[in-house]
Amino acid sequence: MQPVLNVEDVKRVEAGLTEVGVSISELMHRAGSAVASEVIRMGDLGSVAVFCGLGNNGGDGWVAAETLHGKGVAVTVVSPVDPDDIQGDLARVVAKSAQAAGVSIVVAPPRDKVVELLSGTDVVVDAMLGTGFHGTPRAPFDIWIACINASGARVLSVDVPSGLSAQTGLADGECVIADTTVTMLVLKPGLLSDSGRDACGAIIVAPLAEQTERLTIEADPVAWRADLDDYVDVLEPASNAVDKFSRGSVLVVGGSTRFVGAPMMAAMAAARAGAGYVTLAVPEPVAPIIQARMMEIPVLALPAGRDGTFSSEAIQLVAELAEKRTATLVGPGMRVSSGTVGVVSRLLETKVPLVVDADGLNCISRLTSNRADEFPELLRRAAPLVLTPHRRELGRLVGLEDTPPASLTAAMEAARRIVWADGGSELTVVAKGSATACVGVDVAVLPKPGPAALATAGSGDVLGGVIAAFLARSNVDNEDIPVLCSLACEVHGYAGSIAAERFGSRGAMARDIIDALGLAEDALEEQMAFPDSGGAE
Ligand SMILES: NC(=O)C1=CN([C@@H]2O[C@H](COP(=O)(O)OP(=O)(O)OC[C@H]3O[C@@H](n4cnc5c(N)ncnc54)[C@H](O)[C@@H]3O)[C@@H](O)[C@H]2O)[C@@H](O)CC1
Ligand SMILES: Nc1ncnc2c1ncn2[C@@H]1O[C@H](COP(=O)(O)OP(=O)(O)O)[C@@H](O)[C@H]1O
Ligand SMILES: [K+]
Repeated sequence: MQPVLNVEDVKRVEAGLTEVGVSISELMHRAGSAVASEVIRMGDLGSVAVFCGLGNNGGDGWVAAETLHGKGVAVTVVSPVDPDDIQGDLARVVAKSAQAAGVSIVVAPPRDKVVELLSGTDVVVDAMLGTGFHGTPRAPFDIWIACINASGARVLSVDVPSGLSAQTGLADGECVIADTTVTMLVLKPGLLSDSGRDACGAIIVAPLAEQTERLTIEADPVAWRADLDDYVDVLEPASNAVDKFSRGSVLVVGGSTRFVGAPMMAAMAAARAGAGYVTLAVPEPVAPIIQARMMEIPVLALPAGRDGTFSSEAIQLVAELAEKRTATLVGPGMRVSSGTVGVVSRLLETKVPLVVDADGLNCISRLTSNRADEFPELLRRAAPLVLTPHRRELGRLVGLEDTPPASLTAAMEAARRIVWADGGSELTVVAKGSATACVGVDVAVLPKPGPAALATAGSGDVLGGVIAAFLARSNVDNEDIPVLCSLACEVHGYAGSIAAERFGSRGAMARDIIDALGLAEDALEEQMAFPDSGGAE
C-alpha cells in the first residue's frame, strides 16, 4: 500500500529530512531535477514553458528550467516578477541561478503574450501554486491557468495542479488540468479525490530522499492507497471442494412497498459476487412481485405494517434468519419506521457479520438522534460490522446533516469519529463517494476509484451486496476488513468499467454493473496473478 499524508504532516517529513542533513534547498534541487527528468521522459520536446509562482513550488520550476536548459532543451520561464524581486530567499536564489545560466525569461506577460507563447509550446510545466495555495487563484495565475487549459500543450504539474487544494481535492476557481503530476515526497489526499481525480492525470511520486519512506510512516499517514497485491490473501483461494453453503450464504433484508428494486439489486449483486446461497427477506406485500422476478434467490415474506415496511413482528424473525447465514446486509429500500429501526437494532445484537446500508444507516441515525459517534455501545459487537454511507448518510450519522462532508478527508474524519468511538476492529465505515475510503480503527484504505458510470441509482445497493458476499466468502481477521471492503469497491468499480464499455459511460445502469461483477473479479484476480498484463482504466 502507498501512504497518503495530510499536507500539514508533509512538513514533518520535511523537518525530519532536514535533521538528517537534507536541507530544504537540497530538496528543491532534487524536486526540480525530478521534474526535469519526467519532462524529458515525455519526449517530443520542441519547446517547454515553465510557469513559475512566487513560493517554493515556483522554486522547483526554476530548478527544472535550469536543468532542462543545461540539457539543451528550449525552455522559457514565465514569472510574475523579475528573479531579483522574488520575496522568498530559496526561490529567489534558484531563479537568479537559472537567469545567470541563460534561461530565457518572460516577466509578467499580458494575456495575449501568454496565448502566443503557448501556441508554440509543446510541454507546459505548471509550477505556479503548490501546497501553500489557499482560496481562489489570484491574478496573474487565474489567467495563466485558463490559458494553459485552453492550449493544446501537454501539461506536467509540479506537486499538485495549480488551483487545486492538495488537501481537499477541491478547486474554488479553475485549476490546471494536467497530463502528469509529479508530486513531492508522498501522495496527498486531494490528488486522489474529488476534482483531483480529473486534474492530476498520471501521478508520479518523487520520494527525493531514501529516508522519506520511514519519515512518512512516522508522520502517521491519514490513509493508504491499496495496490492489487494487497488483495492477494484476502479471499479464499478457489477450490472445487465446495457446495453452495460453504461458498457463503447471504441474507439481504430490505424493501418496502415504496422501494422494491433496491433489495433485489443487492441480492443479485451478492449472488454475482460469489455468495453460494442468497436469500431475500422483504415485507410481505411486496414478496410476490419480487419472487416473480427472482429465479435463483428465494424470497421470504416478513410481517409488514400498513405503511408497507417491516412491522415489529418481523424483528425477531429477521434475527433468527440472520443467525443461520454467513453474512447479512440490511437496509436497501427499507425506509425508516419503528419496525425497520427495530430490525436494525436487533440485527446489530446478532453475532453474524453485518453490512448496514442506505435506510439501515438512516435507522441508526434515527436511533441515535444523528449522533452514532456518541452511542458507541449500539455499534459495538464481536462480529464484523460494515457501514456503507455516502456523504449525506455519513453526515446524518455524525451530526452534520446540514453540512455533509465535502471532501475525502472530511469524510474520513467523520468516519473516524464513529470507528474511534466504537474503538474495536470489528467496525469498518466505507465512506462512499467519487473517491471512497474504507475506514477501520487502525487504518483507512483507499481503493482505486471506479468510473463515474458508478454514479447511477442503485449502484450503492450493488456495492452493499458485494461487501456482504465478500464477508460471507472470507475468513480474514477483523483488522483486515477495511482491505476486504476496498477489494469489494475495486470489483464494483471494475464492473462499472465493463458496464460502461458495454452500454456506454452514460448509459450503464446498476443492473449492468451487477451483471459484470463476476467478470470483474476474474479480471482483477488475473491482474493480481500477472501484474504486468495491464488493466482497467
Ligand atoms: N514540502 C517539501 O518538503 C518540499 C516542497 N517543495 C515545493 O514547495 C511547495 C510549497 O511551497 P510554499 O509553501 O512556498 O507554497 P507554494 O509555492 O505552493 O505557494 C506559496 C505562494 O503562493 C501564493 N499564493 C497562495 N495562495 C494564493 C492564491 N490563492 N492566489 C495566488 N497566489 C497564492 C503565496 O502568496 C506564495 O507566494 C510544494 O508544493 C513543492 O512544490 C519542493 O521544493 C520540495 C520539497
Ligand atoms: N463519480 C464517481 N466516480 C466513481 N464512483 C462513484 C462516483 N459517484 C459515485 N460512485 C460510487 O457509486 C456508488 C454510489 O452509491 P450510493 O450513493 O449509495 O448510490 P445509490 O444510493 O443510488 O445506490 C458508491 O460506491 C460510490 O463510491
Ligand atoms: K503546481
